[in-house]
Amino acid sequence: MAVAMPRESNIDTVFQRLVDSYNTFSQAPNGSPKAKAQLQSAAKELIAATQAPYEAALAFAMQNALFPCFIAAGDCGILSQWPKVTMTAEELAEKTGAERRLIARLMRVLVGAGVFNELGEELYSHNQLSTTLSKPSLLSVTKFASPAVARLPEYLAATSYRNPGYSTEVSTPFQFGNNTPLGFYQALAANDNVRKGFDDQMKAHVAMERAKFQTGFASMFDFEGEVGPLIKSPEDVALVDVGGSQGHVLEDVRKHLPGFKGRLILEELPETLQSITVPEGIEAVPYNFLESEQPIKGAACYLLRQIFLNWSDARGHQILRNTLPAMKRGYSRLLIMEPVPPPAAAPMAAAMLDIQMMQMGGGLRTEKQWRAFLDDAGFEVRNFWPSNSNQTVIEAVPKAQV
Ligand SMILES: C[S@@+](CC[C@H](N)C(=O)[O-])C[C@H]1O[C@@H](n2cnc3c(N)ncnc32)[C@H](O)[C@@H]1O
Repeated sequence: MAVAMPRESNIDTVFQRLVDSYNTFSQAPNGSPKAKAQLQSAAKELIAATQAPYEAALAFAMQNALFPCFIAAGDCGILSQWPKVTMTAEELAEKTGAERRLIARLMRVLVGAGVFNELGEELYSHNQLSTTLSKPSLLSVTKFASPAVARLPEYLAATSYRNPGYSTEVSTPFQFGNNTPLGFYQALAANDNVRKGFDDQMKAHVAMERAKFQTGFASMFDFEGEVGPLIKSPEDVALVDVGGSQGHVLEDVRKHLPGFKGRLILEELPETLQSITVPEGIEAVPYNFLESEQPIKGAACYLLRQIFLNWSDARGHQILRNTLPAMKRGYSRLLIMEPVPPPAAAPMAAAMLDIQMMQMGGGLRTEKQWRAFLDDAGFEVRNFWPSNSNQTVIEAVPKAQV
Protein backbone atom coordinates (compact mmCIF):
# COMPACT_ATOMS: atom_id res chain seq x y z
CA MET A 1 0.00 0.00 0.00
CA ALA A 2 1.33 3.42 -0.92
CA VAL A 3 2.27 5.58 2.06
CA ALA A 4 1.37 9.26 1.79
CA MET A 5 4.41 11.53 1.94
CA PRO A 6 4.30 13.98 4.85
CA ARG A 7 3.72 17.40 3.32
CA GLU A 8 5.89 20.34 4.18
CA SER A 9 3.57 22.16 6.54
CA ASN A 10 4.16 25.59 4.97
CA ILE A 11 3.48 24.62 1.33
CA ASP A 12 -0.21 25.46 1.65
CA THR A 13 0.56 28.87 3.12
CA VAL A 14 3.13 29.62 0.44
CA PHE A 15 0.80 28.43 -2.31
CA GLN A 16 -1.97 30.70 -0.98
CA ARG A 17 0.50 33.61 -1.02
CA LEU A 18 1.24 32.81 -4.68
CA VAL A 19 -2.49 32.84 -5.52
CA ASP A 20 -2.95 36.16 -3.68
CA SER A 21 0.07 37.65 -5.45
CA TYR A 22 -1.27 36.46 -8.80
CA ASN A 23 -4.64 38.08 -8.10
CA THR A 24 -2.99 41.36 -7.15
CA PHE A 25 -0.74 41.21 -10.24
CA SER A 26 -3.56 40.45 -12.66
CA GLN A 27 -5.62 43.37 -11.32
CA ALA A 28 -2.74 45.86 -11.13
CA PRO A 29 -2.81 48.53 -13.84
CA ASN A 30 -0.30 48.10 -16.65
CA GLY A 31 1.95 45.46 -15.09
CA SER A 32 2.90 47.22 -11.83
CA PRO A 33 6.59 46.44 -11.08
CA LYS A 34 5.82 45.97 -7.37
CA ALA A 35 3.04 43.45 -8.05
CA LYS A 36 5.29 41.67 -10.56
CA ALA A 37 8.17 41.45 -8.05
CA GLN A 38 5.82 40.05 -5.39
CA LEU A 39 4.45 37.42 -7.78
CA GLN A 40 7.97 36.35 -8.83
CA SER A 41 9.10 36.17 -5.22
CA ALA A 42 6.04 34.07 -4.25
CA ALA A 43 6.71 31.69 -7.17
CA LYS A 44 10.32 31.25 -5.99
CA GLU A 45 9.14 30.69 -2.42
CA LEU A 46 6.86 27.90 -3.61
CA ILE A 47 9.76 26.12 -5.33
CA ALA A 48 11.88 26.52 -2.19
CA ALA A 49 9.06 25.14 0.00
CA THR A 50 9.07 21.90 -2.02
CA GLN A 51 12.81 21.34 -1.51
CA ALA A 52 14.69 19.82 1.40
CA PRO A 53 17.37 22.22 2.74
CA TYR A 54 20.32 20.25 1.34
CA GLU A 55 18.55 19.71 -1.98
CA ALA A 56 18.01 23.49 -2.21
CA ALA A 57 21.63 24.22 -1.29
CA LEU A 58 22.99 21.82 -3.91
CA ALA A 59 20.66 23.17 -6.61
CA PHE A 60 21.84 26.69 -5.77
CA ALA A 61 25.56 25.85 -5.69
CA MET A 62 25.50 23.85 -8.92
CA GLN A 63 24.12 26.77 -10.89
CA ASN A 64 27.77 27.46 -11.69
CA ALA A 65 27.24 24.96 -14.56
CA LEU A 66 24.47 26.97 -16.19
CA PHE A 67 26.44 29.89 -17.53
CA PRO A 68 29.18 27.81 -19.23
CA CYS A 69 26.49 25.69 -20.93
CA PHE A 70 24.83 28.89 -22.21
CA ILE A 71 28.10 30.27 -23.57
CA ALA A 72 29.16 26.95 -25.15
CA ALA A 73 25.72 26.66 -26.80
CA GLY A 74 26.22 30.17 -28.18
CA ASP A 75 29.77 29.51 -29.36
CA CYS A 76 29.02 26.24 -31.16
CA GLY A 77 25.83 27.59 -32.78
CA ILE A 78 23.05 25.79 -30.91
CA LEU A 79 21.80 29.19 -29.79
CA SER A 80 21.07 30.53 -33.25
CA GLN A 81 18.22 30.70 -35.72
CA TRP A 82 17.22 27.19 -36.74
CA PRO A 83 16.23 26.15 -40.27
CA LYS A 84 13.26 24.15 -38.87
CA VAL A 85 10.76 24.68 -36.05
CA THR A 86 11.87 21.50 -34.26
CA MET A 87 15.35 19.99 -34.29
CA THR A 88 16.70 16.72 -32.95
CA ALA A 89 20.08 16.49 -31.23
CA GLU A 90 21.27 14.63 -34.35
CA GLU A 91 20.19 17.51 -36.62
CA LEU A 92 21.76 20.05 -34.31
CA ALA A 93 24.96 18.01 -34.44
CA GLU A 94 24.91 18.16 -38.24
CA LYS A 95 24.27 21.90 -38.16
CA THR A 96 26.91 22.77 -35.57
CA GLY A 97 29.58 20.08 -35.82
CA ALA A 98 29.25 19.38 -32.08
CA GLU A 99 28.80 15.76 -30.98
CA ARG A 100 25.18 14.63 -30.58
CA ARG A 101 25.70 13.26 -27.09
CA LEU A 102 27.28 16.52 -25.90
CA ILE A 103 24.39 18.50 -27.40
CA ALA A 104 21.87 16.38 -25.48
CA ARG A 105 23.74 17.09 -22.24
CA LEU A 106 23.96 20.84 -22.84
CA MET A 107 20.30 20.92 -23.84
CA ARG A 108 19.26 19.10 -20.64
CA VAL A 109 20.66 21.99 -18.61
CA LEU A 110 19.30 24.71 -20.89
CA VAL A 111 15.81 23.16 -21.05
CA GLY A 112 15.88 22.83 -17.24
CA ALA A 113 16.62 26.54 -17.02
CA GLY A 114 13.73 27.40 -19.35
CA VAL A 115 15.90 27.98 -22.44
CA PHE A 116 14.38 25.89 -25.32
CA ASN A 117 11.44 23.46 -25.05
CA GLU A 118 12.00 19.71 -24.98
CA LEU A 119 9.27 17.95 -26.98
CA GLY A 120 10.48 14.38 -26.53
CA GLU A 121 13.72 12.42 -26.37
CA GLU A 122 16.40 14.62 -27.98
CA LEU A 123 13.76 16.71 -29.75
CA TYR A 124 13.67 20.46 -29.16
CA SER A 125 12.07 23.71 -30.21
CA HIS A 126 12.91 27.34 -29.59
CA ASN A 127 10.91 29.33 -27.08
CA GLN A 128 10.86 33.06 -26.37
CA LEU A 129 13.85 32.90 -24.02
CA SER A 130 16.07 30.87 -26.37
CA THR A 131 15.09 33.10 -29.31
CA THR A 132 16.06 36.22 -27.37
CA LEU A 133 19.27 34.68 -26.04
CA SER A 134 20.23 33.71 -29.60
CA LYS A 135 20.71 37.34 -30.63
CA PRO A 136 24.40 37.68 -31.58
CA SER A 137 24.53 41.12 -29.91
CA LEU A 138 23.38 39.71 -26.58
CA LEU A 139 25.79 36.77 -26.76
CA SER A 140 28.81 38.89 -27.65
CA VAL A 141 28.14 41.49 -24.93
CA THR A 142 27.52 38.80 -22.31
CA LYS A 143 30.84 37.14 -23.17
CA PHE A 144 32.65 40.47 -23.10
CA ALA A 145 31.31 41.22 -19.62
CA SER A 146 31.87 37.76 -18.16
CA PRO A 147 35.57 37.39 -17.24
CA ALA A 148 35.44 40.28 -14.78
CA VAL A 149 32.31 38.95 -13.08
CA ALA A 150 33.81 35.43 -12.88
CA ARG A 151 36.97 36.81 -11.26
CA LEU A 152 35.17 39.09 -8.81
CA PRO A 153 35.93 36.89 -5.77
CA GLU A 154 39.68 37.13 -6.57
CA TYR A 155 39.46 40.89 -7.07
CA LEU A 156 37.53 41.43 -3.86
CA ALA A 157 40.04 39.37 -1.87
CA ALA A 158 42.96 41.27 -3.47
CA THR A 159 41.36 44.61 -2.51
CA SER A 160 40.59 43.48 1.08
CA TYR A 161 36.86 43.49 0.39
CA ARG A 162 36.57 47.22 -0.17
CA ASN A 163 33.56 48.26 -2.23
CA PRO A 164 34.84 48.48 -5.87
CA GLY A 165 35.10 52.08 -7.03
CA TYR A 166 36.40 53.29 -3.66
CA SER A 167 39.45 54.73 -5.41
CA THR A 168 40.10 55.78 -8.99
CA GLU A 169 43.77 54.82 -8.46
CA VAL A 170 42.92 51.12 -8.14
CA SER A 171 42.10 48.96 -11.20
CA THR A 172 38.42 48.17 -11.67
CA PRO A 173 37.28 44.54 -11.59
CA PHE A 174 36.95 44.81 -15.40
CA GLN A 175 40.66 45.69 -15.73
CA PHE A 176 41.69 43.05 -13.22
CA GLY A 177 39.48 40.32 -14.71
CA ASN A 178 40.72 40.97 -18.25
CA ASN A 179 44.36 41.78 -17.41
CA THR A 180 44.10 45.08 -19.21
CA PRO A 181 44.83 48.72 -18.39
CA LEU A 182 41.79 49.68 -20.52
CA GLY A 183 38.52 50.61 -18.88
CA PHE A 184 35.26 48.94 -19.99
CA TYR A 185 34.39 51.53 -22.65
CA GLN A 186 37.99 51.85 -23.86
CA ALA A 187 38.12 48.08 -24.36
CA LEU A 188 34.72 48.20 -26.05
CA ALA A 189 36.00 50.92 -28.42
CA ALA A 190 38.82 48.59 -29.44
CA ASN A 191 36.39 45.84 -30.44
CA ASP A 192 34.08 47.01 -33.24
CA ASN A 193 31.92 43.90 -33.26
CA VAL A 194 31.13 43.85 -29.56
CA ARG A 195 30.68 47.62 -29.45
CA LYS A 196 28.10 47.40 -32.23
CA GLY A 197 26.39 44.59 -30.29
CA PHE A 198 26.44 46.73 -27.14
CA ASP A 199 24.87 49.70 -28.96
CA ASP A 200 22.18 47.40 -30.41
CA GLN A 201 21.45 46.05 -26.94
CA MET A 202 20.90 49.56 -25.66
CA LYS A 203 18.53 50.31 -28.53
CA ALA A 204 16.66 47.04 -28.02
CA HIS A 205 15.44 48.37 -24.65
CA VAL A 206 13.18 50.83 -26.47
CA ALA A 207 11.30 48.12 -28.33
CA MET A 208 11.16 46.01 -25.16
CA GLU A 209 9.77 48.83 -23.03
CA ARG A 210 7.14 49.70 -25.63
CA ALA A 211 6.10 46.10 -26.26
CA LYS A 212 6.05 44.93 -22.66
CA PHE A 213 4.97 47.96 -20.67
CA GLN A 214 3.07 49.90 -23.36
CA THR A 215 5.26 52.79 -22.46
CA GLY A 216 8.36 54.41 -23.84
CA PHE A 217 10.96 56.88 -22.72
CA ALA A 218 8.78 59.73 -23.98
CA SER A 219 6.08 58.90 -21.45
CA MET A 220 8.33 58.28 -18.42
CA PHE A 221 8.60 62.00 -17.82
CA ASP A 222 6.08 64.73 -18.60
CA PHE A 223 8.31 66.29 -21.26
CA GLU A 224 5.45 68.29 -22.81
CA GLY A 225 4.11 69.64 -19.51
CA GLU A 226 7.43 70.20 -17.73
CA VAL A 227 9.79 71.15 -20.57
CA GLY A 228 7.39 72.30 -23.31
CA PRO A 229 6.72 75.77 -21.77
CA LEU A 230 10.48 76.45 -21.50
CA ILE A 231 10.93 76.27 -25.28
CA LYS A 232 10.25 79.70 -26.81
CA SER A 233 12.03 79.42 -30.15
CA PRO A 234 12.96 76.56 -32.53
CA GLU A 235 16.62 77.43 -31.75
CA ASP A 236 16.19 76.52 -28.06
CA VAL A 237 17.70 73.18 -27.10
CA ALA A 238 15.03 71.02 -25.44
CA LEU A 239 17.03 67.88 -24.69
CA VAL A 240 20.68 66.92 -24.75
CA ASP A 241 21.00 63.14 -24.42
CA VAL A 242 24.48 62.75 -22.94
CA GLY A 243 25.97 59.33 -23.78
CA GLY A 244 22.77 58.63 -25.71
CA SER A 245 24.15 55.69 -27.75
CA GLN A 246 22.22 55.52 -31.06
CA GLY A 247 19.84 58.34 -30.17
CA HIS A 248 16.94 55.96 -29.49
CA VAL A 249 15.61 57.97 -26.53
CA LEU A 250 15.48 61.16 -28.57
CA GLU A 251 13.97 59.27 -31.48
CA ASP A 252 11.26 57.98 -29.14
CA VAL A 253 10.52 61.53 -27.99
CA ARG A 254 10.49 62.83 -31.58
CA LYS A 255 8.17 60.06 -32.73
CA HIS A 256 5.74 59.92 -29.82
CA LEU A 257 5.58 63.60 -28.86
CA PRO A 258 5.15 65.25 -32.27
CA GLY A 259 4.11 68.56 -30.67
CA PHE A 260 7.26 68.78 -28.55
CA LYS A 261 9.33 71.72 -29.77
CA GLY A 262 13.03 72.54 -29.53
CA ARG A 263 16.27 70.99 -30.69
CA LEU A 264 17.20 67.43 -29.72
CA ILE A 265 20.94 66.79 -29.42
CA LEU A 266 22.69 63.46 -29.14
CA GLU A 267 26.14 63.45 -27.51
CA GLU A 268 28.34 60.36 -27.73
CA LEU A 269 31.92 59.19 -27.99
CA PRO A 270 33.25 59.81 -31.54
CA GLU A 271 33.72 56.08 -32.21
CA THR A 272 30.03 55.45 -31.47
CA LEU A 273 28.85 58.36 -33.61
CA GLN A 274 30.99 57.15 -36.51
CA SER A 275 29.28 53.76 -36.59
CA ILE A 276 25.62 54.70 -36.18
CA THR A 277 22.97 56.30 -38.34
CA VAL A 278 21.79 59.34 -36.43
CA PRO A 279 17.96 59.37 -36.47
CA GLU A 280 16.23 62.05 -38.52
CA GLY A 281 15.67 65.34 -36.75
CA ILE A 282 18.43 64.71 -34.19
CA GLU A 283 21.72 66.65 -34.12
CA ALA A 284 24.84 64.73 -33.14
CA VAL A 285 27.77 66.20 -31.20
CA PRO A 286 30.89 64.19 -30.29
CA TYR A 287 31.58 64.59 -26.57
CA ASN A 288 33.51 62.82 -23.84
CA PHE A 289 31.77 63.60 -20.54
CA LEU A 290 34.82 62.73 -18.43
CA GLU A 291 37.25 64.95 -20.29
CA SER A 292 35.68 68.35 -20.84
CA GLU A 293 32.92 70.77 -19.98
CA GLN A 294 29.49 70.22 -21.52
CA PRO A 295 29.65 72.12 -24.86
CA ILE A 296 25.89 72.76 -25.28
CA LYS A 297 25.04 75.64 -22.98
CA GLY A 298 21.66 76.49 -21.52
CA ALA A 299 19.61 73.49 -22.70
CA ALA A 300 16.27 72.91 -21.00
CA CYS A 301 17.23 69.31 -20.09
CA TYR A 302 20.42 67.33 -19.85
CA LEU A 303 19.42 63.69 -19.96
CA LEU A 304 21.73 60.95 -18.70
CA ARG A 305 20.14 57.55 -19.10
CA GLN A 306 21.98 54.55 -17.70
CA ILE A 307 25.21 56.52 -17.39
CA PHE A 308 25.95 56.90 -13.68
CA LEU A 309 25.46 53.20 -12.96
CA ASN A 310 28.65 52.64 -15.00
CA TRP A 311 30.77 54.87 -12.82
CA SER A 312 32.06 55.19 -9.27
CA ASP A 313 30.95 58.19 -7.19
CA ALA A 314 34.24 59.96 -7.97
CA ARG A 315 33.87 59.53 -11.75
CA GLY A 316 30.14 60.33 -11.52
CA HIS A 317 31.01 63.60 -9.78
CA GLN A 318 33.47 64.37 -12.58
CA ILE A 319 30.58 64.02 -15.09
CA LEU A 320 28.37 66.27 -12.96
CA ARG A 321 31.15 68.87 -12.53
CA ASN A 322 31.50 68.97 -16.32
CA THR A 323 27.73 69.42 -16.73
CA LEU A 324 27.03 72.04 -14.07
CA PRO A 325 28.66 75.09 -15.76
CA ALA A 326 26.51 74.61 -18.87
CA MET A 327 23.25 74.69 -16.92
CA LYS A 328 21.23 77.93 -16.86
CA ARG A 329 20.08 78.64 -13.30
CA GLY A 330 16.30 78.59 -12.87
CA TYR A 331 15.87 77.00 -16.31
CA SER A 332 18.00 73.90 -17.04
CA ARG A 333 17.40 70.62 -15.32
CA LEU A 334 19.14 67.31 -15.07
CA LEU A 335 17.17 64.16 -15.89
CA ILE A 336 18.76 60.88 -14.89
CA MET A 337 17.10 57.59 -15.87
CA GLU A 338 18.09 54.29 -14.37
CA PRO A 339 16.83 51.58 -12.04
CA VAL A 340 16.64 52.82 -8.44
CA PRO A 341 16.38 49.79 -6.15
CA PRO A 342 14.20 50.09 -3.05
CA PRO A 343 16.04 50.15 0.30
CA ALA A 344 14.88 46.57 0.97
CA ALA A 345 13.40 43.72 -1.08
CA ALA A 346 15.11 44.80 -4.31
CA PRO A 347 14.11 42.77 -7.37
CA MET A 348 16.71 40.13 -8.21
CA ALA A 349 17.23 41.67 -11.68
CA ALA A 350 18.32 44.95 -10.06
CA ALA A 351 20.62 43.14 -7.64
CA MET A 352 22.27 41.27 -10.53
CA LEU A 353 22.58 44.42 -12.66
CA ASP A 354 24.27 46.10 -9.72
CA ILE A 355 26.94 43.37 -9.65
CA GLN A 356 27.43 43.61 -13.42
CA MET A 357 28.05 47.35 -12.93
CA MET A 358 30.44 46.63 -10.06
CA GLN A 359 32.96 45.48 -12.66
CA MET A 360 33.28 49.10 -13.86
CA GLY A 361 33.50 50.41 -10.31
CA GLY A 362 29.88 51.56 -10.61
CA GLY A 363 26.57 50.25 -9.35
CA LEU A 364 22.93 51.08 -8.68
CA ARG A 365 22.05 53.72 -6.07
CA THR A 366 19.05 53.77 -3.76
CA GLU A 367 16.99 56.95 -3.38
CA LYS A 368 18.97 57.88 -0.26
CA GLN A 369 22.29 57.28 -2.07
CA TRP A 370 21.14 59.37 -5.05
CA ARG A 371 20.22 62.29 -2.80
CA ALA A 372 23.65 62.20 -1.11
CA PHE A 373 25.52 61.67 -4.42
CA LEU A 374 23.79 64.62 -6.10
CA ASP A 375 23.97 66.83 -3.01
CA ASP A 376 27.76 66.32 -2.82
CA ALA A 377 28.02 67.53 -6.43
CA GLY A 378 25.94 70.68 -5.90
CA PHE A 379 22.56 69.39 -7.07
CA GLU A 380 19.24 69.03 -5.35
CA VAL A 381 16.71 66.37 -6.24
CA ARG A 382 13.35 67.81 -7.32
CA ASN A 383 11.56 64.55 -7.83
CA PHE A 384 11.85 60.81 -8.34
CA TRP A 385 9.44 59.88 -11.14
CA PRO A 386 8.74 56.14 -10.99
CA SER A 387 7.52 54.34 -14.11
CA ASN A 388 6.01 50.95 -14.75
CA SER A 389 9.29 49.76 -16.30
CA ASN A 390 12.40 49.19 -14.21
CA GLN A 391 13.52 52.80 -14.78
CA THR A 392 13.04 55.79 -12.51
CA VAL A 393 13.54 59.35 -13.69
CA ILE A 394 15.49 61.47 -11.21
CA GLU A 395 14.96 65.18 -11.76
CA ALA A 396 17.56 67.48 -10.24
CA VAL A 397 18.62 71.12 -10.48
CA PRO A 398 21.72 73.04 -9.40
CA LYS A 399 21.39 73.74 -5.68
CA ALA A 400 21.45 77.52 -5.67
CA GLN A 401 18.22 77.78 -7.63
CA VAL A 402 16.01 76.08 -5.05
C1 LIG B 1 24.92 51.99 -20.65
S1 LIG B 1 25.08 52.90 -22.11
C2 LIG B 1 23.61 53.87 -22.10
C3 LIG B 1 23.25 54.38 -23.45
C4 LIG B 1 21.97 55.23 -23.51
N1 LIG B 1 22.05 56.39 -22.67
C5 LIG B 1 20.77 54.39 -23.14
O1 LIG B 1 20.25 54.52 -22.05
O2 LIG B 1 20.38 53.56 -23.95
C6 LIG B 1 26.34 54.07 -21.71
C7 LIG B 1 26.73 54.96 -22.89
O3 LIG B 1 27.73 55.87 -22.43
C8 LIG B 1 28.63 56.09 -23.49
N2 LIG B 1 29.91 56.56 -22.91
C9 LIG B 1 30.80 55.84 -22.19
N3 LIG B 1 31.83 56.61 -21.80
C10 LIG B 1 31.58 57.85 -22.29
C11 LIG B 1 32.27 59.09 -22.21
N4 LIG B 1 33.42 59.18 -21.54
N5 LIG B 1 31.72 60.17 -22.81
C12 LIG B 1 30.54 60.08 -23.48
N6 LIG B 1 29.82 58.92 -23.59
C13 LIG B 1 30.34 57.83 -23.00
C14 LIG B 1 28.76 54.74 -24.16
O4 LIG B 1 29.21 54.85 -25.48
C15 LIG B 1 27.33 54.22 -24.05
O5 LIG B 1 26.58 54.49 -25.21
